[in-house]
Amino acid sequence: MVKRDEVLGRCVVATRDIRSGEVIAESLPLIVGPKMASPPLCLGCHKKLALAESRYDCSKCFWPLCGQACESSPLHEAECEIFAKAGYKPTVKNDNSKQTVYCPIAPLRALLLKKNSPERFNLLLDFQSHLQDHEKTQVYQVLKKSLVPFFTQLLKLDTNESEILTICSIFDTNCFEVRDTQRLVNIRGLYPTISFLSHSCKHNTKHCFNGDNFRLVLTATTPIKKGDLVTTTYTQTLWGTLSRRSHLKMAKHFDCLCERCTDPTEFGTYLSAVNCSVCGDGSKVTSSDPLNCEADWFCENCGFAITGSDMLWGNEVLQKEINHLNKDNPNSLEEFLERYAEVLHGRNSYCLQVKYALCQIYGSLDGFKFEELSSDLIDRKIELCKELLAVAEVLEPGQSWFRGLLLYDLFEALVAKAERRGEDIDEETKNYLTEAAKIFDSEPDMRDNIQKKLMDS
Ligand SMILES: C[S@@+](CC[C@H](N)C(=O)[O-])C[C@H]1O[C@@H](n2cnc3c(N)ncnc32)[C@H](O)[C@@H]1O
Repeated sequence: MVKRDEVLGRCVVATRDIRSGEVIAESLPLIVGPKMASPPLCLGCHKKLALAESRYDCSKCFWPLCGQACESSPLHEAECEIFAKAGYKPTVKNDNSKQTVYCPIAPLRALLLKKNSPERFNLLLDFQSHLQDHEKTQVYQVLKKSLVPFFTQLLKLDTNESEILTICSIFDTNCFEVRDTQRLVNIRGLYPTISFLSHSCKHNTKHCFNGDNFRLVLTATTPIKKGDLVTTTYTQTLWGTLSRRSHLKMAKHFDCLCERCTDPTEFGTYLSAVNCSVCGDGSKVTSSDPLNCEADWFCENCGFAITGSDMLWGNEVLQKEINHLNKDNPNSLEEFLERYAEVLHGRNSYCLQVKYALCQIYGSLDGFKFEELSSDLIDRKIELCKELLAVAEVLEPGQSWFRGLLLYDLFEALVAKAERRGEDIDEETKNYLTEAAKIFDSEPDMRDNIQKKLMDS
């Protein structure tokens, strides 16, 4: 049920008790389209295009498509006519880079609803926009100067600056990132009702996208009681409180006051905390007021203080360093962990991000597949999975994708270890796979893969 709350705006509340793993809702999108900047993709089926290898441009509007069949795709037809009529020819480069030439597509699809489907257009305009906040940003200044004249003067659409910017703001506030392993490119989608889900840093749902029409399936990850908020996350679970809150403020224009953000220990994970350099025994330095980014941080044992601004600065330095690490090279990631072993405890957000990156390399990346790994590195992968799982149990408990992926990874690593030793896998290992299979039951790609493994095990 959609409710109105003073702080959250519209939000979704459970009208009955919901079981963990239960599908709560399914919905087709009101609109889908490329993100503001996107690698080349087909405007008909939204599959990624490798233009350097082969290129097909629409015979009417010249936008690259995957073939003639997509020229008449219902998603592309209306915009195709507009571009063709205006005589506009897009410049889409053959490389794989994210290109801003795709920026007008999703807003144009929204504007075209005004004539083609007024009820859907009204539904769209009903979403919260945060237009005043967005207008202060540089991106919106650019949109004012480029997108507005593109629509009004070049495409000669019956619209105006305020309507165009409102639509862009609605997209930025409410869109889901539509991730799709088949299409290999992420696009964005606006979903009636489901886009009203509020954010929580300990959310209780997961979602996936099924089929060619981008149907969103929303599933409970933990039991949700009648009257509880149904929540999703607009940020990253492994980020610390400062990073999550500043991202939410910048991108979604609100101050998160959830239980996790208010707790300096983040439910005992100490994800944002650092080790006390004075005690040197693993005592933790935590924020005196996590809802205030300027508040001082103190050691829980000796009271040693770090100013809020020093913590912010330190976090920025660490984030920059992580961004520059070569994510295909485990040595550089392992070196990061060694370099900061004294300052950052093992569950610190930055360590966990690096550990997750390592987890994705060992056993998966070319050159680091299980058959190519030493026994020590297989053990390392097992250790990383277990450490990350312990955090997932607290921050994304129940049937979350995060737990599912880690359980599946752990299963694979334990199988590799058993095979290396010429042993059979034990019950505990099989249980990891059974649990992962339960979690991925509503996600077709992973489900089929795991079901096959279950049959073989
Ligand atoms: C995707 S929309 C959700 C629907 C929106 N509440 C509405 O009324 O249209 C996201 C916006 O909802 C509000 N919101 C969502 N979760 C929130 C939270 N935990 N605390 C405060 N505001 C929240 C913020 O204004 C945010 O930009």
